[in-house]
Amino acid sequence: MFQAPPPVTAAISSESSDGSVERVHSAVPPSSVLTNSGIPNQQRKKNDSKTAQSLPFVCEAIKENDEPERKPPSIAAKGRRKSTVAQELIKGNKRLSCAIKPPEMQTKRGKFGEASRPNQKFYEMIQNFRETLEITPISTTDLIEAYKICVCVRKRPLNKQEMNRKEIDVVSVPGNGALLVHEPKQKVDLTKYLDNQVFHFDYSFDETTTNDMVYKFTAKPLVQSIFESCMATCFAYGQTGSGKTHTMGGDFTGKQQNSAKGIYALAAQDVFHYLNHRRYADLDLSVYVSFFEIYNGKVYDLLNKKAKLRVLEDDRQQVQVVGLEEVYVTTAEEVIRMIQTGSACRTSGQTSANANSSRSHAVLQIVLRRNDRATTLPLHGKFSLVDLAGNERGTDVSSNDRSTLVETAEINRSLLALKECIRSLGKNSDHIPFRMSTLTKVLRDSFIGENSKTCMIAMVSPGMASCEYTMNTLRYDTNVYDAISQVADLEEKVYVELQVVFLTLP
Ligand SMILES: Nc1ncnc2c1ncn2[C@@H]1O[C@H](COP(=O)(O)OP(=O)(O)OP(=O)(O)O)[C@@H](O)[C@H]1O
Repeated sequence: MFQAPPPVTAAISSESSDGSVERVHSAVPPSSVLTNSGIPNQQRKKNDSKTAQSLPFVCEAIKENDEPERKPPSIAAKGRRKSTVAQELIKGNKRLSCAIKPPEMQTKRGKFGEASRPNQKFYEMIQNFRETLEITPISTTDLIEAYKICVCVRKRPLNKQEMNRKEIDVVSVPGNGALLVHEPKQKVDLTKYLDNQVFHFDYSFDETTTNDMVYKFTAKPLVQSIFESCMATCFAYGQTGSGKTHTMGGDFTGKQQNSAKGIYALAAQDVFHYLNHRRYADLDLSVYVSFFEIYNGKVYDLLNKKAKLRVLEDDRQQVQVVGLEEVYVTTAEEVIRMIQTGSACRTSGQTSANANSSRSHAVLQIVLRRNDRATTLPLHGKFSLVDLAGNERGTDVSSNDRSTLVETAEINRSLLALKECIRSLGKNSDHIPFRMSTLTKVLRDSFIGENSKTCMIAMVSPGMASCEYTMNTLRYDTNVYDAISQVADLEEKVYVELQVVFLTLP
């Protein structure tokens, strides 16, 4: 639960100097902050149907120039007098003298001990706000819910380039499924303020969370479900560079990826764990793996030198990817080797101007088939793990290049189709619009029928420069989450009303 934030003032609707109209923020009393943040994520119930809550945090008028106040150089700095303290230190302890600069040589530091940076004021405002937050990070002992559709968010740490640019971190994860974006804004009179928006999901993971932990709460519960004949799907969604491949494919050490540390590999390990479990031994199942990429609506086999494949639908509405390699595997190590082969194939031949991996969706499928005498072994369960194309690619319409525009349209179409399919699944709708894109066509099994389970992990970059994309990612995730929550709320309401009817019956 949050503690009361600093004084909150209404940000008044105003037209800024460039003509754009600022959003109107009503003053949100601190009590509403408490209410919204304290909702247990286990029950997908919200007091307010609005997931993102705007909390304008307005600082006193801060002028355009946010450089910290500079004092005139001291006499010592001008070289007339030297501090004897520094000399004493140098004489007394050579090692210490390397670590402690004399005061006149020390870099001017902000309130929080950091060297001053661009947007120092926003940085300080965010730090001040964070001090008011009560943080309850997710822990291994937290309850893992069995959701039909689970929607969560993961924040990655600032990377080296962002740190070198002294970018400020505008995302806070207080826990309990909540995430805050502190959007830096400026009023027409140049007053700087933060538009603090709160989002709620089933789980929120901060920058210190490991892949193991993310896996435990998201994909792990789905692995067991495929042994119970479910079609499970786990999506990694987000902006390029937000950590989708890190989460799904494994941690990077420099450019080297450790494929054993991603959700793909962790899921494969658990599949073999369950396969050998006495509970499922009688099912007599075999495990198969396929790995493919969807780029511009075309499917390429990552386990067969990127062979181009066709997607066909038979008269029983079964969608087939014709010629897709489905490799029989007996150990998790074999799967990890295939992930490495497929990932290398995915990125081979790329240049920075043609980074297909961020413009394509990668799909790893772990398929359980019942051993049978038939030529095609019957399907028992399937887990599709999808590393989606960078979502900013779907909004970038600035290019004049025809192929980029086609790419953009295709990514847009597939991400929209995916959202619609998950929402329809959440509403138990009879109509699932899976034909809207190749991605949803090949994942048709995941959206049809009672036995579908889905997990969406939205990745966000913490830097201020990514703020707009972060908000887009969170809005998409929220759209999916809200649709499901409304269904959950409705089901609960119907249940309560039925109980009331039964209780009042004579
Ligand atoms: N949670 C994290 N902890 C530490 N480093 C991370 C984390 N998430 C991502 N990174 C690092 O950020 C960089 C970009 O991550 P990654 O390649 O996974 O992004 P992406 O979303 O898959 O991008 P693209 O869409 O271009 O494929 C990598 O160097 C990765 O190691």
